[in-house]
This record gives sequence, structure tokens and C-alpha cells, in this order.
Amino acid sequence: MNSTDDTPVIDVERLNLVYGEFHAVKDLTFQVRRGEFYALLGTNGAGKTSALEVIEGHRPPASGTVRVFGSSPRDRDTVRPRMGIMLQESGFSPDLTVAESVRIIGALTGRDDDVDRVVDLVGLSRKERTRVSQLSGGEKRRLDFATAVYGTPELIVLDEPTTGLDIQSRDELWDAVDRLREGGTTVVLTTHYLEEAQQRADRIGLMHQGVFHREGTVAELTGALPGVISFGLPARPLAGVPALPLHVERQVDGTFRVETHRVQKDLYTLLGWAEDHGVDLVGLEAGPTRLDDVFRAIN
Ligand SMILES: Nc1ncnc2c1ncn2[C@@H]1O[C@H](COP(=O)(O)OP(=O)(O)OP(=O)(O)O)[C@@H](O)[C@H]1O
Repeated sequence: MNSTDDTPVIDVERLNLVYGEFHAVKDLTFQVRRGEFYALLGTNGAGKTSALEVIEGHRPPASGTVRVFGSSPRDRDTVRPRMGIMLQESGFSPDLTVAESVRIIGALTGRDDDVDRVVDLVGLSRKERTRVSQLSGGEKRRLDFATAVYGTPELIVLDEPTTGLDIQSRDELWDAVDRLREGGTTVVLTTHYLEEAQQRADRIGLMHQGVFHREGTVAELTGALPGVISFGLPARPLAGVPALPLHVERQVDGTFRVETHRVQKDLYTLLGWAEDHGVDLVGLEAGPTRLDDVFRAIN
């Protein structure tokens, strides 16, 4: 079947996956639209990688259907030229050099590209002739990233892409992804670095124990929960200072936290109290609930 512009790039319908007696993915249904950045997030063992393995065509479903560009992902000749995949481990041969490994990606995926361009894009130009066995963990991860971006595919699937990368390497990886997105590439991401998804994802699906818990934009997922104001107080005693007229919780690290649906109003109250009584607030932060809190709420 040919895909049209309206066809979801990924269409997962009541997907079930079973390992022996263990039901790892239960009735998973979601779609990823063309050009979208979709983050599939969840707790350890939630079933994200298992679901991605079906989308990538590496594993047949126990039941349900998965379509990529309107085709079965098992139809590799149709799908692989259009889908770049960065697995948690790509398994390049340790004896090959970086340039040789990148060249093989073209042969395996049926996509065309310039090896030097890709090596440069993933920041491995100075390691082009280095054997895979001599790369650091972060450099291996960059090489894994090459498997996704080689040939500028229409869809890239990134399974925990920044695990083990230093901050500079992460920024470089996201810059490369941003450039692909400007060209219309669809992105599917799993990660445990929630701020990466919070900053970039158009929509997020949240999985826990094989089940899809919630789906929506960051604003939709965090909007139902209260915002947070956090601050510390100076070490000196606040004798004679009247109590803050807000419900404040003391945290184990000695800082204070206010959960509120009226962040602006309560922040005004807090700042007024501090100003009136000469209290210097330490490390003041205020904002909407973060994705971390949505996560904690599903456990
Ligand atoms: N080949 C397998 N045989 C048996 N059980 C498996 C197999 N692969 C995964 N599982 C189990 O299925 C569940 C889902 O695993 P999966 O790797 O999909 O989770 P995940 O959401 O990607 O987790 P993480 O965030 O920890 O990487 C886990 O409980 C895991 O132990």
C-alpha cells in the first residue's frame, strides 16, 4: 500500500507483545503524524524498546497491527530506506573503522549518502580511521547515531540516544536532529532524560508496565497538576518574622516547596513576605509542573 500525506507515519493498533509467559506490551495504540516529534516515555521495563522493536521490523507482534508509512515494518525493502534507527546498541563489528562502519549503513539500509558528510555530522571526523573497538562509549554512541541519520531518512527512531553522552555531545546530537526536523523528518524518541522530551516533543506517550497511561502535549500532561514554587531560607534564625501565609512543605534537603494552581499570585505573596521582613530567599524557582512530576504520579 502507498502512503499519502494523511497517512500516519507510524500507526500502532492494539499491539500486544509476549515473552513466554510475560505480557510485555498490552493493547498499545498510538499514531505518529508526518513531521511530528513523538516521545515514547515510561518507567524501566515499561515496554518501550519492545514496542520500538516491532516498529523497526525486528520483532513480530503477538497480536495487533503496526504500520510504518502504510506498510508492514517487516516489509524491509519498502520501509528501511525511509526509516533511520538508532538502537540502544548497534553492534558494529569491533574490527572495522568508523568510516567502514558508516559505509556499511548505506548497504544495509538502501539509503545513499556521503560517508565523510555523515562522519562529520556525528562529530567523528578525527576518528574516521579508528577501529570501533578503540572508540570511547560516547564515540560509539555517535556512531550509533550515524545509523539513524545516514541518507537523511523521512523518519528517525532514537532509542535513548543521549545515554552516556557528555553535555556537549548531547547538544551536538540535538542540533543535528533539529536540522533534520527543519527538513521535515519525523522523530520518535525514547529517553529517561525527561527534560529532553519536555523541550522538544510535540506529543508524549507515557507507558508503565506495558500499558499506555496517558498521551498528549507537554502542556496537556502537566496542565492538570499544580505548579511549583521552591526556595531556601537563610541560615540565620527568623525570630520575630511572622509565618509565611502559604501552605509550605519542607523538603528533606531543607528547602521549601509550595504546590499551587495560582503560581503568580502565591509568588507575589512570597516575595511580599520576604521583602516586608528582610528575608533573602535562596535559589528561588517557580514554574509549571515538570514532566518528572507527571511521571511520579503514574508510579
Ligand atoms: N527477550 C526478552 N525475553 C523476556 N523478557 C523480555 C525480553 N525483552 C524484554 N523483556 C522484558 O519485557 C519488559 C519490557 O522491556 P523493554 O526493554 O521493552 O522495556 P523498556 O520500557 O524499554 O525499559 P527501559 O526503560 O528499562 O529500557 C521488561 O520487563 C523486560 O524484562
